Amino acid sequence: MNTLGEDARNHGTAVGLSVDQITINGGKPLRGRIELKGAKNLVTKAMVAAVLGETPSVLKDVPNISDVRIVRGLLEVHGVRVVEGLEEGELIFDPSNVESAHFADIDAHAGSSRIPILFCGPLLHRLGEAFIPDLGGCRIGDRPIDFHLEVLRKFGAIVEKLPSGIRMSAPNGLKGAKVELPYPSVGATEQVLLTAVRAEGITELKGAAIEPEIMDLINILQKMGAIITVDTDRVIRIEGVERLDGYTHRALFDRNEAASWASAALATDGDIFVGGARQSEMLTFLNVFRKVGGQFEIHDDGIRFWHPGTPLNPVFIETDVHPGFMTDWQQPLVVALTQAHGVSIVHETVYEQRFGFVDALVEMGAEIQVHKDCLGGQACRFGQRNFQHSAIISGPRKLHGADIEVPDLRGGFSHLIAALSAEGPSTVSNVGIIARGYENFIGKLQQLGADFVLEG
Ligand SMILES: CC(=O)N[C@H]1[C@@H](OP(=O)(O)OP(=O)(O)OC[C@H]2O[C@@H](n3ccc(=O)[nH]c3=O)[C@H](O)[C@@H]2O)O[C@H](CO)[C@@H](O)[C@@H]1O
Ligand SMILES: C=C(OP(=O)(O)O)C(=O)O
Repeated sequence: MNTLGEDARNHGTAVGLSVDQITINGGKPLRGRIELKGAKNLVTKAMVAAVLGETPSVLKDVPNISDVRIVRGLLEVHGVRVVEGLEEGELIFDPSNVESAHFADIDAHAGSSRIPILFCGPLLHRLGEAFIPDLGGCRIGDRPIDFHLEVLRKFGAIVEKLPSGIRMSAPNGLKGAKVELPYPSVGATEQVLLTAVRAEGITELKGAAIEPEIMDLINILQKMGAIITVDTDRVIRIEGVERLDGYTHRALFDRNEAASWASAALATDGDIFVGGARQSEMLTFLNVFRKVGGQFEIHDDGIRFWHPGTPLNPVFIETDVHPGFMTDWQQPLVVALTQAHGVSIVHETVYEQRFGFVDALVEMGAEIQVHKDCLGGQACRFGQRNFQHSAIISGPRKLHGADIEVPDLRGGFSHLIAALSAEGPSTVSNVGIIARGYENFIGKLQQLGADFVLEG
């Protein structure tokens, strides 16, 4: 297992980031325009979907982030030829050699992403077997895969847990199934979709997640030849088909990156135009942003976010599955809430341990207490289980520079924002982890006028 530092360096290096730490002279508003590419949480799944096609697929707006690099490596190990297209950010996947690939090397390619588990359905269809190494992803809770394994068993897969990972086989092929998820898990919903599209017969999924990235994956699968119906009550029906072809698709924009830069504009008294952001996938975020006092303007080619110049308001936020307030938006926004006049509450109901990042903010002068009770709203799955999953943020508190270490992807971005809004210099280490999900974040900070130096 990598140490956090090695992990961070590996992510950074994978996308050409040769530094591990950044010293920021805070207190300067971020101003300017940046451009988004496709969503990390869609692009990586779209890449897996390419394995299901009999012909090549073309994906546009693929960001240069380390999670994409990891999935590209996995595809190559499985015999998918991946080449860059003519347009910047375009990748072409040719899956015609999947059957003849030898994937002894797979463990080395697992990296620290959660995507390997989604290869199960496509590989079982094509090869009758799959091997899944240990998964990575952000350390923000236990992150079990019980729903995934249960779903695969329902389709007829035989699941064997080995010390090195999970081996699966489907000697009799995969058959459509009736599935009900205990919680609308994004990954488990994608698992059902990627398995059911080529399973024999009809699959009915109840309790599905309906995040925009899932809807875009459904768009892709439909382009490939799948038959998928989405009802309004979290029920998805899939009629299995015998053959799928490749797709050509421009990935949905990264709404999590958009929300992160919006929070950066608010926390630094700045004004950022986020090119490529769209209103409809961000409705819930925009409502909260407005309640805090943030200003925004919707344009055809993006959304402009800026600080109002007057005091920010405290808010109550409960993170939730879509269409609720996305958990990945919480960490960057908390930094802006340290500057609101009054007491804000954030109740995290999706992950049990997503407040590790606040220790650094407290060291920088923020007043934040974390509690194990479900504060402010409804009781959630974590209320009785001693997890510190609610936060009380009292503001405004002046942040001052400090030496801080990035704990995870969104926590890392929130640390960058804190350093940018603090008075005096801060050194933020392990910044490579941020490259898991933010393309060229150093270049974007430069474009927005941030004052920093990079260190090796
Ligand atoms: C690569 C990707 O798309 N990551 C996103 C995806 O993660 P991911 O797909 O891993 O998240 P899930 O929606 O599956 O997880 C939500 C909750 O369900 C629980 N759970 C999940 C699966 C399972 O088998 N058993 C189980 O108990 C998890 O521990 C968590 O408490 O959705 C999350 C929720 O919107 C986002 O924060 C992540 O950015
Ligand atoms: C939790 C996240 O990602 P992952 O599921 O890839 O760890 C995230 O994007 O904030």
